Amino acid sequence: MSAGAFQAGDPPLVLASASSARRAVMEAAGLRFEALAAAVDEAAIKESARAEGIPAADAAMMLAEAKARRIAARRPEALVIGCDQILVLEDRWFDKPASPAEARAHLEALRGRTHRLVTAVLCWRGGQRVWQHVATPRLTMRPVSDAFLDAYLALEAEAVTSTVGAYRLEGPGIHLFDALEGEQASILGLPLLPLLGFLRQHGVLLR
Ligand SMILES: Nc1nc2c(ncn2[C@H]2C[C@H](O)[C@@H](COP(=O)(O)OP(=O)(O)OP(=O)(O)O)O2)c(=O)[nH]1
Repeated sequence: MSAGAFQAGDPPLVLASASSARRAVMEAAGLRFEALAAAVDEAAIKESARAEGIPAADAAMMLAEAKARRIAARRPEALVIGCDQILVLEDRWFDKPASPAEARAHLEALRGRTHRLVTAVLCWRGGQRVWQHVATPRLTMRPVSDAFLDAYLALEAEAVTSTVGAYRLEGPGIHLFDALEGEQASILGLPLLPLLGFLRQHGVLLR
């Protein structure tokens, strides 16, 4: 299927993200779009949100909007999609691990427990937010053994630093889990079904 088979020509779609997972979700759905990374200081925004006691869903939406606005300034004619995902385990927020060692620490904290992937997506057009949605998939990780973690981290190597949970569900990460609740695309960082519903309602996609 050529990209854009269901799309009206206007407005152009821009995904304000550097995430290969988000790009892959949009490409697999056959959407025609451009992906542009937004240079936003996510750590600073997250830190101040935490300090002010802002809930993870609101913090993720703030980050998604910051990315979308940054890109919209460069592409004012486009409908810009911004996203952000925060992994929450009880009251801890996890970022993408900076190294395989940090990934191991994350997985040791997550194993045997259920965590949430608080995933915000919004659309920005004509200088304003025109739609938003938060999906919160829940993932129950097996109490994996140390030997399993050794094998998993050896297999995944640096890939574990590219995702918020140190796993790629669509890859070997599936072996980590006992149960999943929620849309797979949301787990990969982009709540696709709600987004497609909005794009149809907004006249971007054929109904
Ligand atoms: N391939 C894959 N990626 C995942 C999975 N779960 C979460 N992720 C990715 C999606 C996002 O790229 C990343 C969440 O971190 P962020 O929301 O900060 O996005 P990221 O910094 O990657 O890109 P962006 O801020 O949108 O430019 O984790 C998964 O199961 N598989």
